[in-house]
Amino acid sequence: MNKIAFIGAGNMNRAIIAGLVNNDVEPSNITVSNPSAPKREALANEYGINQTSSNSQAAEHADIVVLGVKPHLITTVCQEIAEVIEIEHKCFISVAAGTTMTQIQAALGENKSVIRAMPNTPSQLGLGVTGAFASEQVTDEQRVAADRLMKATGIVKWLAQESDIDHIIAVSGSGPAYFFLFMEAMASEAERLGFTSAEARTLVQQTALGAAQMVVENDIAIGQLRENVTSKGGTTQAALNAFTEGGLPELVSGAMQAAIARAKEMAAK
Ligand SMILES: NC(=O)C1=CN([C@@H]2O[C@H](COP(=O)(O)OP(=O)(O)OC[C@H]3O[C@@H](n4cnc5c(N)ncnc54)[C@H](O)[C@@H]3O)[C@@H](O)[C@H]2O)C=CC1
Ligand SMILES: O=C(O)[C@@H]1CCC=N1
Repeated sequence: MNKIAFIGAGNMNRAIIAGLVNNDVEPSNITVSNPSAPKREALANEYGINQTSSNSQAAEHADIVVLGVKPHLITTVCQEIAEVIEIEHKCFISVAAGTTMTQIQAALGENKSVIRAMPNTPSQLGLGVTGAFASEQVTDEQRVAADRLMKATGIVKWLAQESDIDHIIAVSGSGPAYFFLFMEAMASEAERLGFTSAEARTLVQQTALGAAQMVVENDIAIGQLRENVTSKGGTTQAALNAFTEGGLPELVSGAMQAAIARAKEMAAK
C-alpha cells in the first residue's frame, strides 16, 4: 500500500482524504501537514489519519505527496520539501490551479515525477471528477498508484496536454460552484414565495438531485430530458424563455472562459 502525504489541510485536501477513507484506504497510510493546528487536528481526528506541522516530515515516508495549498504557495512548499528530504522516488501531485508543470518542476529540482491534477469537492462523496496530466518522468508504477488514489474519489480523466487542465477547471473543478449558485438563486426565490429556508433548501436540493440522477440513468440527450419537462406553451416554456432572453447560454460560456483566463493569468505571475 502506498503512503500518501497531503500538504495543506484545506477544503480540497479534506475532500480527497474523506473520499479515500470512505473508500477503505487505510487511514494510517495517510499523513496531513499544515502549519496551523486547528484544521490539521480536526482532519486527523475525524478520519484517523496522521498529522504534523512539518511538510517535509509528512512527505518523508510518502510515495505520493499531494500538494493542496493555494497556488501562490506551491513552489515555496516544493522548495522547502526538496531542501530537507530526499525526493528522488516520490511522485508529487499538485492540485493547484494556475501553477504550471514547469514552475513545479523548477521548484522541486530537475526531472522529478509530477502530476498536475484538477479534482473537485464532490470527491468527498466519491462523486468527484479529476483531470490529470503527468510529466514524462512519472513511471508506469507511479501513474497506476496515482490513478488508483484519484479513482477512490470518483472518475479520472487523463489528459494528453497540460493546457487541458485549464479546461477541466472551467468544467468540473469550478463547476460545483456554478450549480451551488444556481441552487442558491432558486432557494432565495422560493423563500420570497413564502417557503421557509429549510423548505426552500429541501425543494431545491431534491430537484437538483433528481435532475442529475435522471441524466445519469437515462441514456438520452440532456436536451431531450429538458424537452420532456417542457409542455408546449406551458410554465416551463415561460421560464426557459426568460433564461434564453437573459442570455443564459452565452453567460455560461463567458463564465467558463473567465475561469480559463484566470487560470492562465495565475500561471503568468
Ligand atoms: N476548493 C476547490 O474546489 C478546489 C481547489 N483546488 C486547488 O486546491 C488548492 C487548495 O485550495 P483550497 O483547499 O480550496 O484552499 P484552502 O485555503 O481551503 O486550503 C489551503 C490550506 O493550506 C494551508 N497552508 C497554508 N500555508 C501552508 C504551508 N506553507 N504548508 C502547508 N499548508 C499550508 C492552509 O492553512 C489551508 O489549510 C488550491 O491550489 C486550489 O487551486 C483544486 C480543485 C478544486
Ligand atoms: O477557485 C479556484 O481557483 C479553485 C480551482 C478550481 C476550484 N477551486
